[in-house]
Amino acid sequence: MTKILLVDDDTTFCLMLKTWLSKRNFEVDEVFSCEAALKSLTAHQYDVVLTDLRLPDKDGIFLLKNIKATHPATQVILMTGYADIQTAVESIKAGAFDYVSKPVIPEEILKKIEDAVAKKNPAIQQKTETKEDISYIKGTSEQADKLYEYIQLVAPTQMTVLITGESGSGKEYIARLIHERSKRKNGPFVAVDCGAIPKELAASEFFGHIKGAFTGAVSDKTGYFVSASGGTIFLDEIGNLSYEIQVQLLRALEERKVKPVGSNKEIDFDVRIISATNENLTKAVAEGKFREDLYHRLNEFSLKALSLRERPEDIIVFANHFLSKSNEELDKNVIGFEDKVIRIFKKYAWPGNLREMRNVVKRATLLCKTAFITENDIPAELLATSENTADDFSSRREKNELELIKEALAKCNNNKSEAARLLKIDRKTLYNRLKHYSLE
Ligand SMILES: Nc1ncnc2c1ncn2[C@@H]1O[C@H](COP(=O)(O)OP(=O)(O)OP(=O)(O)O)[C@@H](O)[C@H]1O
Repeated sequence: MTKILLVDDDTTFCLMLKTWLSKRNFEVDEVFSCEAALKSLTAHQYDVVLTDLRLPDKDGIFLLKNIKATHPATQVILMTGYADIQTAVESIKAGAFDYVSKPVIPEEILKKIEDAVAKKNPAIQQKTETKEDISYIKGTSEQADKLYEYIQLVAPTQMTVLITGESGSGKEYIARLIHERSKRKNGPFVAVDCGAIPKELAASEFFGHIKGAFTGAVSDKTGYFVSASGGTIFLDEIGNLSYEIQVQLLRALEERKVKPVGSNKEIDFDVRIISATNENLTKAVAEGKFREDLYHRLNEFSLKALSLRERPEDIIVFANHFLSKSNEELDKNVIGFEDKVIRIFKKYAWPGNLREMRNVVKRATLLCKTAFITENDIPAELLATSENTADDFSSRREKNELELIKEALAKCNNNKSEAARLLKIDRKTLYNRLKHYSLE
């Protein structure tokens, strides 16, 4: 069923259009502000967003750009008064599918929605099929709101950003979102895994080389910095760079020039640097393993990607997101998770964070034979460390309690009133516990 988000502060109009579209088999959610729309978009996937150009908090163009950056496959149709037609035309340039003028004629809007659904942008579809869909899900926890606010603040600047956080917590996703929200968004985003580059090749990979510079250099090579010119370079696992490369990197960043290996010519580059680490870089600095000057150069602004343990409220949001992606990728139709599975998800520590959850949900979607994912569909280690941890605690508590009761009874020559006093519980509770442990 086509899912539509309707954004307009005219509540009567919303209700009227929602009823009209629902009768035609569309699933419609309505919200009355840009902020509420962004919230809904983090929790649900919409095929089409229908938004008024004038909203009480922000304008529809702001919302449009936001949607295009985070949910590129969602089509946006703007609704606008006559005087706004010029802006509406501009909105098409910003990626809107179409616009309709107000007062809206339902048949007209129906036609546009059908066209929008039929024509889901082929270029974008190709992108989502070949690469992983990088639609950034924000989450609804307070911590996620704060992180998102920082991302939005720093994105339009030229500041370098250092993202810290556990493995799989979304550091690269944050970097991509910063890039997409910056003036460099039309330039390249080059992601470099610093841990995967052999030490001997690092200079050539970063700065390029000329033909014949060393054995195996059979042709000129452009390095990452020049390739990323006009855009953003994402240096992942920055703590893995050798000391020599750190020195060369610092010089390159200060001079905004690189010299390819074997060449005398310097090449200018214009790149914003975002780096990430899941190590304690300040410790590496204190131990002399990471240059302090480079650390400060890369850390004009720092962000911490949240582990799943720090945002338990977001667990359901992400689980549903990965479920809908897995349904799409595997051509399945699983509706959701059994309550027990959600409880297990909430108790589990998720050491691999979002990446681990994505994999767990995808596997479960594949295995699932019913409408809802059950505990049989999820890996044993989740069950072992979540439910059983709780069971462990309760069985240990019971064992201790039983020992204490036996000890108290022995001390009081089986006098239950005295034993209860000793245990600081009332007599009735002691009788209940004795019954529970079959000691009567
Ligand atoms: N905000 C997000 N919205 C939706 N999915 C996300 C988000 N962040 C991360 N993911 C999912 O988690 C996976 C891992 O994220 P990412 O590669 O950004 O983590 P990372 O912290 O850079 O990992 P590593 O420490 O291994 O480099 C992504 O491929 C994606 O599937």
